[in-house]
Amino acid sequence: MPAAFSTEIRPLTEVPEWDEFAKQVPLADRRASSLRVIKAASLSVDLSGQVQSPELEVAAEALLKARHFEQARKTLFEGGIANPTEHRAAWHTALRSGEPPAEVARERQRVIEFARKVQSEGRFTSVVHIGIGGSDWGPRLCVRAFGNTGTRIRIRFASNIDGHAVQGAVAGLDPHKTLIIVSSKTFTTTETLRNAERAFDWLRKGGVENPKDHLVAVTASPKAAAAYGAKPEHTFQFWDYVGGRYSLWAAIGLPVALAIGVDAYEGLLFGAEAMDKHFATAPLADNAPVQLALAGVANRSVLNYGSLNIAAYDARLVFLSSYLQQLDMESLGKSVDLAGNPSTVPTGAVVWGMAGTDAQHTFFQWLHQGTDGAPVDFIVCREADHPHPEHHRLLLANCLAQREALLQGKDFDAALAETKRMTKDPEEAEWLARHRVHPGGRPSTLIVLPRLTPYTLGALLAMYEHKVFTQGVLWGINPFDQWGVEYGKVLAAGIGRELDGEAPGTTHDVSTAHWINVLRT
Ligand SMILES: O=P(O)(O)OC[C@H]1O[C@H](O)[C@H](O)[C@@H](O)[C@@H]1O
Repeated sequence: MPAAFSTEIRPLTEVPEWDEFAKQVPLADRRASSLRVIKAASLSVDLSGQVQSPELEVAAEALLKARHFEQARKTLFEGGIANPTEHRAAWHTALRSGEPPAEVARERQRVIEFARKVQSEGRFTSVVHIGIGGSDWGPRLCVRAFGNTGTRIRIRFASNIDGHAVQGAVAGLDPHKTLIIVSSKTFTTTETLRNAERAFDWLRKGGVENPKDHLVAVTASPKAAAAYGAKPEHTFQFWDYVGGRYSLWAAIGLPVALAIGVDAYEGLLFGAEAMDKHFATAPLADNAPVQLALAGVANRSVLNYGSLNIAAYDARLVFLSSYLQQLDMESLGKSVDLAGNPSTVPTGAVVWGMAGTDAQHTFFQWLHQGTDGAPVDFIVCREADHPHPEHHRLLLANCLAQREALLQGKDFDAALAETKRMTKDPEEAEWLARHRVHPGGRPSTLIVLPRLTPYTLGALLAMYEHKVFTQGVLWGINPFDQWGVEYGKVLAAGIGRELDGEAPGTTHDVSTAHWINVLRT
């Protein structure tokens, strides 16, 4: 087992290089006094608003070395066992590689040919996409970002088990012209299989003779899909070495190819591949994912920020924070290290967000003056794709202004100078000024995309993937498993059977037992 993933890994606080890093973080600059912009796969990543100092840079490189980062990265790219608790690779980089393994090349080509065929035949004009988690957020994010207008095919998404979701997804569509894509790595996920049943009921009721002729399956379990009735020619495969939240690059991206176009699907892969190359080769000090990860660890484990806010100043990226929430929180929401010991520092932060400028009118007050605050990733495009330049200037101005306010803050004297102009009463002026103080020094990153294209979005998502991976390596935790989610799934299956009439188990707590009893049919 490579040292980076070994069970022999030392608790972080027993690593001398960690002590030095943790010592340097509070001493470093936090107010963007020197410009630090990294160029990566067409993105500009401005880390000036994160902690920085020459001493911290040295300490950070030493820490990466102590955690065997370079060896870990090599294992990731070579498809070695980067996910030791499931004894699997996490080889999502292979999915977008220009020189992919044969099976990846084959499935990629099949996706492209299938999308082209559906588009040219014109028999299907709508798609209902059924999947959840990693089998949903990626296509949903992309289709929303690029407007569902690239081709004549319209896509609706149903993920939630709440019956309103699937009902809403099929409403108003013509069953004869609707394809049902069922995306599920395992092909066992309750929500997905139940929603698929409803969709097929809908086809049947709508007069479709062989509903399964409308089924397209995307899965790492082609056998389960076949048992479900999917035809081999309508089944697109991916593999165990692709984690659900890393699967957009595999056939899970099929809706992108269908609804936006094959070029968009390929553009995503090219952008992600360019970021992979940057991550694999850029010097550590100029490596965007690595530097984002170091900032993330400094913010979480030294400065004790409990969350990371994603503020995409782009109305098309409304699902970005949800996508990153799954990527980051499912990966880093762990409190045990690879040795099986409790982590000695706080790990994964809460990831949350909303598109700006809506976010400014929703929770930015808390970011500016709340007791805790949170680091913010501002994301914005240099150029817009609409014909209203004055809107884009205002969007940019708001993004820069919010960031500046978080960085610089407003001290008491500046606030007092303001309030003295408002009242002649010195006591009142002081009192008012205290309410107007902004602490400042609140960390942020500004990520500028030249414009929103599949290429730049691919690069952005891959950058976050590698950031998350690097944080996992630094913390010594496995970012590729999700036992918490699995546990919930197992319990839900049991409780579901009990709600259906099976004798209640004896291990429930009093409250759960009460509600099972109340809610049983
Ligand atoms: O693709 P499926 O097997 O249906 O799984 C869907 C989702 O299930 C769980 O929530 C996992 O934690 C996710 O990572 C996964 O993407």
